[in-house]
Amino acid sequence: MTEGRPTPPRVLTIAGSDSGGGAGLQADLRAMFACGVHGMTAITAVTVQNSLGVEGYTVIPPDVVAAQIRAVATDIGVNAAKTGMLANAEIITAIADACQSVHIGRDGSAPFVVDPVAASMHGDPLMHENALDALRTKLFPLATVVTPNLDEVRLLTGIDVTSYAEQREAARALHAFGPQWTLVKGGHMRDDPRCVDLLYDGSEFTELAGPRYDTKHTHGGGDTMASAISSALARGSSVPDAVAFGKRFVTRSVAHSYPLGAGVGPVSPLWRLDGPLDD
Ligand SMILES: Nc1ncnc2c1ncn2[C@@H]1O[C@H](COP(=O)(O)OP(=O)(O)O)[C@@H](O)[C@H]1O
Ligand SMILES: Cc1ncc(COP(=O)(O)OP(=O)(O)O)c(N)n1
Repeated sequence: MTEGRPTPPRVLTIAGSDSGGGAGLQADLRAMFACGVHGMTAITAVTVQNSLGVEGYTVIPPDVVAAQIRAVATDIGVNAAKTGMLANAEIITAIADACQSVHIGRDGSAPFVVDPVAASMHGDPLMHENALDALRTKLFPLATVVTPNLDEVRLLTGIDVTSYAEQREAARALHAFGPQWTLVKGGHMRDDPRCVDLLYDGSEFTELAGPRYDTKHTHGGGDTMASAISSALARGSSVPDAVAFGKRFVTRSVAHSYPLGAGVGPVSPLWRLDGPLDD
């Protein structure tokens, strides 16, 4: 019997399911696979969703979400973790407790990327309003890096970002909630051809720019980016290197997005695996 190949880095996504396969844990696993890590899931909610939007969702009981985290961490091990749709405050509290008990997040533990998903790109809510405070007080202090888009920035800080100066103001405000690093994504500043995301560690700002593609098919872009960052962290990159990789990765994934259904299609990380099916 062969012992097989060495175990790859392992990354846990704590997220919801997208039945259309474009975002959520389906996008996370696809990106992780393309980044050469083993992806694992703690499912928080099951959405009824397609390219036209989210018709509804049902949540997983908080103790079951926590049990999934503990099960994979205590046996398989977690080199980095990320969050996506978390649905409500009770689930967030259970996740924060479980992550601390298995050493995910913050000083000396596995890196933890908190993507505070609040709504789908169609504007359908993916989070109860009681979740905002739990995100700020329970999860952000555990985060290695938080990765809000501009809608999430507005909900979390009240700041409506329309300029680079306001993007900096928002990064400072988010940093005050306790994450080690803050990445304010700029994809929603549609007039900005440089598509600048801003990284902040509490003292220095770093701008990450990339071309803006003229496409509506960007479903799952945030999930793909956070998964690429988590994968790079699991593979040993520093936070600035992992975020720079995540930016390059998502930019190419947007460039390779495709139409699906009658609405918005997904970004695709599978450009990394392009080629014929031989054997
Ligand atoms: N049309 C686009 N072309 C290239 N990059 C994009 C485009 N739209 C978004 N991005 C990039 O994709 C990433 C996620 O985008 P953003 O829209 O800000 O967050 P979210 O997908 O969470 O709503 C960011 O790096 C952003 O700059
Ligand atoms: C289950 C689930 N999780 C997350 C999302 C958000 O996806 P999307 O609307 O495409 O936004 P980003 O991935 O770009 O942040 C979802 N729709 N469903």
